[in-house]
Amino acid sequence: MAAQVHGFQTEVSKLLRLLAKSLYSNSDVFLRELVSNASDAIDKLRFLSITKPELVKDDPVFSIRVRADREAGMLTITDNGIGMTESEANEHLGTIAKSGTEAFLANLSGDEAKDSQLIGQFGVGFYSAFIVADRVTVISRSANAPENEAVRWESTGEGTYTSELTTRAGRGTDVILHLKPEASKYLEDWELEEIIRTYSDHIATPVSLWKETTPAKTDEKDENVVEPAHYEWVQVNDAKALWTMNPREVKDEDYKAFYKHLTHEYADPLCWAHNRVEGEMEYTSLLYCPATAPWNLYDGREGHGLKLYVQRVFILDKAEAFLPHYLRFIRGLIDTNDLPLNVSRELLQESTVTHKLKKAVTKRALGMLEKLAADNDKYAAFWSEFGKCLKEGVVEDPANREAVMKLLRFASTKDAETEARSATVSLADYVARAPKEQTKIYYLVAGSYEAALSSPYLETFRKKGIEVLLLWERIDEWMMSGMPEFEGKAFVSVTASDLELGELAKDDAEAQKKVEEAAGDSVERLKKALGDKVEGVRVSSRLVESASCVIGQNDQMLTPQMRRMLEAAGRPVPEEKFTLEINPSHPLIQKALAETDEARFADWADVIYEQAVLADQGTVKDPAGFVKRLNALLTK
Ligand SMILES: Nc1ncnc2c1ncn2[C@@H]1O[C@H](COP(=O)(O)OP(=O)(O)OP(=O)(O)O)[C@@H](O)[C@H]1O
Repeated sequence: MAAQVHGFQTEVSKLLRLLAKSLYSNSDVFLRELVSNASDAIDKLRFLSITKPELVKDDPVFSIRVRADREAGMLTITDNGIGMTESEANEHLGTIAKSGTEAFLANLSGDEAKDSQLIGQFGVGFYSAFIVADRVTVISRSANAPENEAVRWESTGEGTYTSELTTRAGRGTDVILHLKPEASKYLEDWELEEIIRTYSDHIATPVSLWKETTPAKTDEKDENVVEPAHYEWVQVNDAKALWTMNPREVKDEDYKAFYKHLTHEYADPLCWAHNRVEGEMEYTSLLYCPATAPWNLYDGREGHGLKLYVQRVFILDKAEAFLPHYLRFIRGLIDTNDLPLNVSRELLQESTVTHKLKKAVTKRALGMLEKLAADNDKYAAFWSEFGKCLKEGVVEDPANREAVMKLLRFASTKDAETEARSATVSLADYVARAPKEQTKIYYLVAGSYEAALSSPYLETFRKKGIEVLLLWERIDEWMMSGMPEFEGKAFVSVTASDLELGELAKDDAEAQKKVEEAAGDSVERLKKALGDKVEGVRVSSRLVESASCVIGQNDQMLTPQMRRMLEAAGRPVPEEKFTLEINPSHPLIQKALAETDEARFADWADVIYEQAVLADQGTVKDPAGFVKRLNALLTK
């Protein structure tokens, strides 16, 4: 039967076009990707063969073989792993199963440097073959299929591929690359050997290369070949699973290369932690923190988690049970002797061993980040990529809250004096530099960084030189609700209705009393004019430069984002009634109070109140009315 022609999924065609362009400068990666796929296919079969040993009995030694054919310009990567049936080949090599692929492609900017980074994160795997090949043929036979049900899949990477049944003597897969003329260097043994050693030295399966071991002999006179070169299979990688080695014997370069094999990422990891634990529990964990956040970190649909090995046998990919959700960006593996080889995803969730391992691995991951935090530059890079995840951890993981809190970084009023927008202050820094008499940690959650910086609530803190942590991300309010205190110091929002500065304001009491006395009946007048628009009116102790501000009924006001979020989620958002605080020494308040016409004073009162709401919430209930009243007063 003739080969059937199929169209690639639209996303694949788009990706293929981009790939050839953007990854060419990094073309060596194709070999790593194909060797990694071969090794994954072998891992899958190794696992299946535990319960079905008959699957491997004809060909029990697992291997990956790489062979170049200079005359034909072909490079073949062969494995005796699980293989594919025709429908599997069509499904796996013709589509991209990852969720959000379209969104990912839409995200590409057209800037090659940036896009190749993104593509790297996406993990293009098999398709990287088209960086160096203008035609790719895959001959594969599933370990479950008979000899005549192998598949021949082929494509030039231009929108279509063909597939047909064929025969193959044993199980496994050949990926045959018909190399582009400019990729002919991948026909040289030494080049291939170097790439395999660099990227695949410590994968668990031997990789052999068809290598010239004795050069051809030529006749000295006429240079005719009298004895052809001798080739044989030579194992070129170490094939010792990296995590089984003694951490002291593993070089940084090896850890980095193994990370790339494991994750299909192109960039180096930011840090890693390799631990071998013996005793009551027996496990090895190798954890990595990537340098950049994957594009779908907050997608919620994409799986995450560690690779699980039991007694060195690969069992599961993306085993989520070993790390809490907020540490979903950690990559790596866990290998344990304490779980049975036939463990399933479902069983994992219920196993007490899993729970113990999760506890231990979480500690290891947090420990790794704590170590990273010693390097300010690296940690700043980490924080800007993954900070939001750690913020989730404060609420999600009460057992490790202390450790997570130590890893948080904040922008603060101190910081803002020097660097804009950076979040570099740890809680330990804050506490260490706070004056002795300060018993609280002050913070402000606002709608944006700019809104936080110019917030009237900060005025008295600025005047007194008290540092305030500034927060403006969606998650912040939620996070703060999960942080009652740090090292015995309670967190207090600077918008709290009962804000007490205690010792820090001990000299202010007298002055405040005087201000209140001088304010006379102004509070009463405003209260009367505003009626039940406000909860109350009082003289402020927190304002210095601004005329007025509003304070929520509860300790903390809902920020506008929080309101919007609750509204969007269809949750009832209570109409908030504010208390108006005024600064009687402000010229605007004085001007208002000098107004004798009560109708016009009512306009003043409204404007004073509404501008405070506007400054805090970014909006007022009746913007047009506000503008009208303001204009009337300005043009008087
Ligand atoms: N040598 C092989 N043997 C058996 N199946 C293979 C082989 N190479 C690829 N496949 C199948 O094709 C699928 C797609 O491979 P590809 O490299 O594109 O993505 P992946 O490995 O699943 O993802 P990623 O590269 O992002 O980790 C694999 O998941 C696997 O099912």
